[in-house]
Amino acid sequence: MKVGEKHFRTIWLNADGRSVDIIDQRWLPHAFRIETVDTIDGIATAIRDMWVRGAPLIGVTAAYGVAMQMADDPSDAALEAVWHKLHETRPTAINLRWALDEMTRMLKPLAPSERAAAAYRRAAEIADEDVGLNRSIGENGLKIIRDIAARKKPGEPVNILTHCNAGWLATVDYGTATAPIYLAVEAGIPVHVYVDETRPRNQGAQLTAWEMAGHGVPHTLIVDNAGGHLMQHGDVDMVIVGTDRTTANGDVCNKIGTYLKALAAADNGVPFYVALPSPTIDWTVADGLKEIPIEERASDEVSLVWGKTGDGEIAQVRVSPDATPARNPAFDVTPARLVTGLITERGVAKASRAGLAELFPERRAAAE
Ligand SMILES: CSC[C@H]1O[C@H](OP(=O)(O)O)[C@H](O)[C@@H]1O
Repeated sequence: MKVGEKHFRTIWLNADGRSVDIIDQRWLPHAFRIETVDTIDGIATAIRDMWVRGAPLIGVTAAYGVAMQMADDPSDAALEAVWHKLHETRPTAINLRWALDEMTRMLKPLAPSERAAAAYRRAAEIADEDVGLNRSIGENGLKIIRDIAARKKPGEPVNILTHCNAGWLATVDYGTATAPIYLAVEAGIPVHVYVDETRPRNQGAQLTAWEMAGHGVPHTLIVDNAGGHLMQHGDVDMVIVGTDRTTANGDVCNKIGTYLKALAAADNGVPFYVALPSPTIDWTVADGLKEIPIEERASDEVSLVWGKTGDGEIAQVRVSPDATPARNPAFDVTPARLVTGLITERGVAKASRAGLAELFPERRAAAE
C-alpha cells in the first residue's frame, strides 16, 4: 500500500538475495521503521514479538525463514529443525503451519544443493499469491458493501465496524477485512469505518486507524466496549473482521473480543462477515472452541500500554497497580452460527462445512 508517495509491502527480499526487510509494526503509528532480518533467530523474534503480525504475514515471514535456513544448511535435519523453531513462535494462526508445511512439501524431494534457490522462489510466490488472494477477497466483499450502499440514502456512508487489524499490515498487501473497504473507496462508494481500538495491543488504534488515515478512508476510533451500543442504535451496517484460523465447519478464531462483537451483531441483526484467504482455513479441525490452541501472551501486554508522550517520546505506561496480575488470551473463537458469511478469494461461503465445501470441492473429502 502507499505510505506517503511510496508503495510498500509489509515484507520484501533485499538485493543480497538473503535478508528481508520488514515494517516493524511495534512502533506504528508513531514511527515508520524498517528492520532488516537476516537470521532464522531474527525471523523467530520478529514473529514472536510481533514486529510482524497477522496470519498471512506470519506465514510469509516464516517461509522466508525457511529459505534462510536452506541457505545456511539445506539438510533434512535443518529443514525439520527450522519447521519446529518457527512453528513454536505463535500457536494460533494456521498460516504459520500452512507455510512451513508448504515449504517442507516443496523442498523435501529436492537435492540439498537446489533447496535454497527453490525456497526463496517459493517464499516469493507465497507472498505474491497472498496479494492476489486478498485482491479477490476485496472484489467479493465489495459486492456486499455495494448491496448495502444501494439500500441507503444517496451519499449516506455504509458504516462498517472492524476489530483488530486485518489490513494490509496483517498481510503482504491489501489486507483481508480491509480489502473490500479499499475497493469500495476506489469505486466511489461512501463508507465509514468504526475502528475497534482492540486491547491489549491496540492493533486497531495503532494499525488500522493508521491504515485508514493513510488511504483516506473516513473512520472513527472507538473503544472495544462501544461496538454493541452502536449496533443497538443502528449505527453499524455490517461488521467485517479477519481471522487467524477458520475451521472446516466455519468456526472463526480471531483476535480476542471478536466473539463479543459477533454476539452483539447477532442480537441486533447486523451482518457479521469474516474475510479470509483459503490458507487460513484449517480443514483438519471441526470444533474450533475445543481444538484451536489459543495463544496466552505476557500479562505485561495488558498492564503496560505503548504510546507517545507529550514530548514525542514513544514509551510504555502502566495502567494497573504494579502487583495486579493479568491474563492475556490473544484470541477467541466465534461459533459458525454467529457468522453471516465467509468472504474468500473464491466467493462468499456460508459458515458451514457444506458452504466451504461448495467453494472448495477439492477439500470436500478432507472436510468430512
Ligand atoms: C488477516 S489476519 C489478521 C488477524 O491477525 C491478528 O492477530 P495478531 O495481531 O495477534 O497477529 C488479528 O487476529 C487479526 O484479525
